Amino acid sequence: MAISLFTTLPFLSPTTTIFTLSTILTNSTTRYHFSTITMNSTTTTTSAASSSSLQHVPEQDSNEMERFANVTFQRYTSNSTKRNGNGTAIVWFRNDLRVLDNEALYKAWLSSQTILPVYCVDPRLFATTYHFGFQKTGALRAQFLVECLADLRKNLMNRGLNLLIQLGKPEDVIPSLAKAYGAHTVYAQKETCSEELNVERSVSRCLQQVGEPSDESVGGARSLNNHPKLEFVWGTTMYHRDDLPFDVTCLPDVYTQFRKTVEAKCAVRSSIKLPASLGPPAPVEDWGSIPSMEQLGLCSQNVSKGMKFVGGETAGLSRIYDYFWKKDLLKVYKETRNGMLGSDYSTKFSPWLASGSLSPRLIHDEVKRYENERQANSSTYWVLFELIWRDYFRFLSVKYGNSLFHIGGPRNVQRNWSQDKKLFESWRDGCTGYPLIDANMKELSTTGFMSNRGRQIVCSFLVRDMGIDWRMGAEWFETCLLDYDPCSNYGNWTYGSGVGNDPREDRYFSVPKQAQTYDPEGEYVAYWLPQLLTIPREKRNFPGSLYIRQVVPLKFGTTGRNNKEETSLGGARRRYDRRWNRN
Ligand SMILES: Cc1cc2nc3c(=O)[nH]c(=O)nc-3n(C[C@H](O)[C@H](O)[C@H](O)COP(=O)(O)OP(=O)(O)OC[C@H]3O[C@@H](n4cnc5c(N)ncnc54)[C@H](O)[C@@H]3O)c2cc1C
Ligand SMILES: Nc1ncnc2c1ncn2[C@@H]1O[C@H](COP(=O)(O)OP(=O)(O)OP(=O)(O)O)[C@@H](O)[C@H]1O
Repeated sequence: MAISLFTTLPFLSPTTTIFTLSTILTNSTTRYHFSTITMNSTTTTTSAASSSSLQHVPEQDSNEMERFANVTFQRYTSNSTKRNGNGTAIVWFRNDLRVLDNEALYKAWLSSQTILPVYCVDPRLFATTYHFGFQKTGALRAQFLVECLADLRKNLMNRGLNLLIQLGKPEDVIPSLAKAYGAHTVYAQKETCSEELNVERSVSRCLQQVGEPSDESVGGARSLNNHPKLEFVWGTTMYHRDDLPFDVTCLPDVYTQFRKTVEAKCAVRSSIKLPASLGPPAPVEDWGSIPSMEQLGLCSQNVSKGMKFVGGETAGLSRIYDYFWKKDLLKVYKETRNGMLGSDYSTKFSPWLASGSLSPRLIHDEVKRYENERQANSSTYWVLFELIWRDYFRFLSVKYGNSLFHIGGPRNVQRNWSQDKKLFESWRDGCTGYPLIDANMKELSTTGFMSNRGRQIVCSFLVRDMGIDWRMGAEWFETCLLDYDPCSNYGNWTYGSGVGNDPREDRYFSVPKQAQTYDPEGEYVAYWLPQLLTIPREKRNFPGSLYIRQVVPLKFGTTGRNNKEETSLGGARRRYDRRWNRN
């Protein structure tokens, strides 16, 4: 899809900058191009059986969402802290697009008299992925982001602030704003992967150029006094980095060790309660508009089937309300979490967590409240168990740096990988001839979401049955996923491809076995591949010549039942499956 010029939004006069993609993106990193890569927006079916089955997540209308969210806003608000700062502080919003439990916002409020909240629409996020030239942010995630920004602005306005939205690189935007408004500090959430760390370094460097010239000269050049400080806060994980019982560079390599140690030795902090009023805002003439898809260089993609996630903190809080309190699903999460169809088998918190519209600590607080007010059982614990996986991948990215993205992974495993374009495209487009793979891939490109079960199966199929370079899969997920997060995505891909730091290498997911266990009636595959609806239920996952040709044989046999090779390898395969199941 062609990326058009970035059109200019009405900027503030002191910092007005006109950007075009060609000026901003001077160093394209694309090394490999597929001629036919597009978001697969035409894969949705128009059959009567499926076209009416769009499900909003959360399912409430906007008034109801507002009501639910307001209750939560009130619960996590406190007016007991006294503000004692001076001047202006900037909050540079990144992947923390929320008001509740936002430490950067809280610190900015405490340390200032006025706050300038800013979001920079960084054009690099709308360029291409590193190796294979896919869109870095697909249309569905971009739409979700746009919704998050609109909602953040609304929630900030409800607290007496606003959100300044600027198109441009943070290292260009933030220092010039700091200068124009005489800000003493810029607060932002700390990130951990190199793309984000490079931006942090650039912002820091450029902020040092802002300030009053001093009388001293350094190396012949005049130095600057009082340049604005850049202060980062840690906010991405449930367990705070500073509370870990080990230095993050000594993180245990095996998840279970990590989990047991943190569970035994540290506590999750309560979420931070902000005051009801955070104003006044800095005096801004024009706060800028929420970018349109065209301004982002993308074509809108409508979700016509499956789940349509609504972006923003209000929607995220409503989903907590819906899943925990209204439908009371938290108490059965452990039994349902391996599902694939519909919205209720798992929490669906991930898109809001990835954008920072929900804080993991707030979810933790709500789980604890549920345990006190309703019941505590293995399901209520299991949501926290899964959130610890998320923490683990985040901390791993600190320990292992860029090796998380390298083909050999953190352990630098040497293996021959194929980059066969045709095979990859059949996987990407959901045309492999295996209904379970194809249905999952169609769900991903149509909605931006895929269940955890589905992700594990399609990952195993790509790397084990097709032998394809796992980074191609990871980059395609990077394009499509609403919940894309570099640590969880690349962490899970390295893990599933046997190049992760966990020493167990061979995680094979047998497609027939998975189909029998998790979609025995073929409901999931028939939902996404309606041509299978006419086939008897038990055959939908094994349709033979009634479906398209299989592009590769399976490593351990192609049928679900009565397969000799499978039977003989069943024990080994069950072990592989168990390892992946993790419970
Ligand atoms: C190949 C692959 C790629 C993935 N890429 C991402 C990604 O980019 N972003 C992302 O958030 N998750 C990713 N996951 C993890 C997981 O699939 C999703 O977090 C989960 O499916 C989201 O649905 P949910 O919110 O309903 O999860 P639930 O089952 O309700 O779990 C609750 C929360 O726990 C966390 N969680 C659960 N499982 C994992 C896991 N394996 N790793 C990390 N966190 C987990 C998520 O934050 C999730 O929202 C990936 C998994 C695989 C196998
Ligand atoms: N947020 C992110 N999302 C996706 N990919 C990321 C992110 N942050 C870093 N990366 C990836 O990290 C890698 C960094 O590039 P590269 O491996 O060339 O750097 P490097 O570690 O300096 O290389 P080397 O040290 O081997 O010379 C790229 O693959 C890049 O896409």
